Amino acid sequence: MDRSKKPSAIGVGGSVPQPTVSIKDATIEASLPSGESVTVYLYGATVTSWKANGEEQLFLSEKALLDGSKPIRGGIPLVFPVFGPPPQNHATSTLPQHGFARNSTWEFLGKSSSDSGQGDLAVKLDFGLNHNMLSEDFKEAWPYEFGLVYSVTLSKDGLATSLNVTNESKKNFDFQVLMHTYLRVADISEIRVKNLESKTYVDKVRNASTHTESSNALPIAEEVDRVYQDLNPEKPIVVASSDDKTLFSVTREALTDVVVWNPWIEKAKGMADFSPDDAYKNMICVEAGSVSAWQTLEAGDSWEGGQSIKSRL
Ligand SMILES: O=P(O)(O)OC[C@H]1O[C@@H](O)[C@H](O)[C@@H](O)[C@@H]1O
Repeated sequence: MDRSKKPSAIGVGGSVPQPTVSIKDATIEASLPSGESVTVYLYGATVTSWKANGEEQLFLSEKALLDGSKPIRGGIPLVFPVFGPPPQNHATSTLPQHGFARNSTWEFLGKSSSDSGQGDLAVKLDFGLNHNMLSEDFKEAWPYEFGLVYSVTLSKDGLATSLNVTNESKKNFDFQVLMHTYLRVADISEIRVKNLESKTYVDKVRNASTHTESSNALPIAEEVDRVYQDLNPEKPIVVASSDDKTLFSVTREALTDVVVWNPWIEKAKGMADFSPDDAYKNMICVEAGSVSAWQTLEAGDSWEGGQSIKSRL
């Protein structure tokens, strides 16, 4: 791809305003005439910015490394094919934490726009990654032929991300996947996470012990790192203000787990790329995924899953 080319507009608009998409410095930016915008780095196909209602919706650390030397701290890093530290004696064992998708350089496959006819424009950006594009180390660590297509769709209504995984090798492979979304909040003490009540979760802060959620509106007042399982993807996970206004609503497709993560004071300080130290107050990760078991994909088969985020409903 010629990354030196000047930003270009898409769509044959006539007098009807169209989405614009520009490519600069290995980032793709799209915006809608109504003002919403999204920025995606080819490194990790990481969404680093989503603006809606005139405001940034995602948290990005001030010290996030954007030069491809480390996964980007903030936005929406994509976790594939393993969540967390890989287990021993598994096909993913020698991969880094959270796999290789967030630290590989993807290609931009193109853009398309749609209009519901009600003036609801949307623009979709597609990104691709396959075995041949991986570093030699990653190729060796996960020697399967695969194709990933990651689609980022911006509309006035929200942001949707979806991943299509194809097994292009002659043997089955297992994978986990997660959209590690850092939502921006004004004050962590003022938010609640809803629609988790009665769900089973693994508490990674407490020796991976298993619990049942008792709160119908979970406050975040300490380090939280929980994998909620077996959720109905259509029931939104809602981040609400303490006076119960919806700040974000996340629905999913084929992703039945949700990780809720906030590093809190000490862990935030311990991450070199997390800044400022007290920025843990301005983020909550609500991570839609399929991570509590493995998806087994047979040779030639495809799988697709995704999330749709709406803000300030
Ligand atoms: O520092 P990383 O590799 O980006 O991971 C951040 C966090 O990602 C979350 O998804 C995990 O549940 C946490 O355990 C982890 O600390």
